[in-house]
Amino acid sequence: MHAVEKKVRAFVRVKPTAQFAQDVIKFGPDNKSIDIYIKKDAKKGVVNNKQTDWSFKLDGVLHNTSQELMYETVAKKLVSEALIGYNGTIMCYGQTGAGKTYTMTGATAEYRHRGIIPRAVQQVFKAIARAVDSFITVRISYLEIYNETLCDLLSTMTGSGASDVQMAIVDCPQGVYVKGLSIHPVSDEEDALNLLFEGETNRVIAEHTLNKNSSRSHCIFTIYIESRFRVLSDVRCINSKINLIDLAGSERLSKTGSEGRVLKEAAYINKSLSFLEQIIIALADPKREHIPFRQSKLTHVLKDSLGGKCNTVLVANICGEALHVEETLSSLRFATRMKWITTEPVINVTYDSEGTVKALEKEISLLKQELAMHDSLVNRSLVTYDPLTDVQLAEIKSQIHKYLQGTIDEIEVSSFLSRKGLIFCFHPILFQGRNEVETRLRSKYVLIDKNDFATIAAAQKVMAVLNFSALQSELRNTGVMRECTEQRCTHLQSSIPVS
Ligand SMILES: Nc1ncnc2c1ncn2[C@@H]1O[C@H](COP(=O)(O)OP(=O)(O)OP(=O)(O)O)[C@@H](O)[C@H]1O
Repeated sequence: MHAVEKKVRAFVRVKPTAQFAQDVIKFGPDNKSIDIYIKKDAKKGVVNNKQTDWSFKLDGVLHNTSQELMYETVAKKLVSEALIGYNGTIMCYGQTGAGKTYTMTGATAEYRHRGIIPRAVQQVFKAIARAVDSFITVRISYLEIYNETLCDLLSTMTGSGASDVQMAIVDCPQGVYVKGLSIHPVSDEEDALNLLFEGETNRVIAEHTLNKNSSRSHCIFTIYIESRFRVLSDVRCINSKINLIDLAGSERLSKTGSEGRVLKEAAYINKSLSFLEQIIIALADPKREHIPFRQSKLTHVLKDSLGGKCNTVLVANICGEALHVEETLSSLRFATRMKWITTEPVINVTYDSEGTVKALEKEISLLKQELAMHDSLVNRSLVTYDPLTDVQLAEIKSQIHKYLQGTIDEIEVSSFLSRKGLIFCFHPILFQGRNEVETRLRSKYVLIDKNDFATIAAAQKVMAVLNFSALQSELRNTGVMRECTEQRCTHLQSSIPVS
């Protein structure tokens, strides 16, 4: 399928605050640009070359935006496209406490505060309820990358508890997948949300100065959609997945005051985010040939989403306070770089031959039942639509022989299958008869190929000579009509070809 290049779309979402730094952060009237202004630090001298102004252009700036409007702007189109076969990735990035989990999962206190994941699940199941010509199945997985270790947040749902399979990221022609990650079929929205809540309770969180419930890991909630359509006699199978990623927040250790386990986690988080940034820079550089996706678990898992055939959207979550302006600048730089990346989304379609056979068998059986009903309505109950038996074929052959011998005038055809059987048997019998006639003729006559002109001319010459001698003897024997016969002889003589 022909792919069209698409840019990654990047949005900025500002966490609401009473201390919004109006002098530092300015939004453009188009709701797509954001300017940052940092005053010169007088302590560092009047003359210093430090940059003070930055302008960033994005696909949208979400400021004081409800969860509903955020979803409409960021996710709705990507989810609709996933329903027709395009893979999609939405990723929340930003400093700790800036609102990534709020954007991705939402808050539980009020229904309207639900985030991208529950809304995407709802959109998918609403579309399934409306679908009339397809059979759609949905499955869910929830992966956590904690301290460079892959963890299955839904392993508790597999019955036997944690899976024994060693999880690993595997590259294959269809893309990247995580071997050993449990994937759960869900039949409705509630089923899917139960899995989300189960996964949420298994996530690693910790408290630090900037966030009471800080995520200490990167989490990927994946919705797998498989749609099967009947297209003429084929079963068209469309497989897509939506990766909804809540990245762990970047942390200034001086600000979070982390120590012990939380400090170690922060080191892993910052390292993996720094690898992610390197990948983004490399992808945005058209001269770069090798992109080191495998240098961390996060970048390896994101390989398809960043460099592949996928619709990708980034939400950079930022804080509005002047205190966090350095982190805000860093997140805006990251978002702008993401916008340089191009992907080539394609519909993931396959034709399922096993499914096709099954569907065709089902259809044939339905059609047979339908025909049997029609036949019984017109009193044709003897008609069968099963393949002809040997006995039926022998009966047809005997009828053909009788017809060719002239014993019967017509051959009875009671169904389409017996008509087919008739044609099937008639041809060999006809050819056999023709061969027999030819053999009989050859035993009596010399047959000349009608295109063999030299032999035909020679035969004509012999025939003419024979005719001439016959006439001469006629003349000799009868002596009557001599003149007329002589003329015929002269004419025949002149017509004999000279070899
Ligand atoms: N747009 C918003 N509107 C209202 N509350 C918000 C918004 N964004 C974030 N919050 C609140 O701010 C707090 C921190 O947000 P959240 O946990 O989502 O941050 P985070 O970026 O995921 O942090 P971390 O990286 O540490 O996990 C939460 O209590 C959350 O409810």
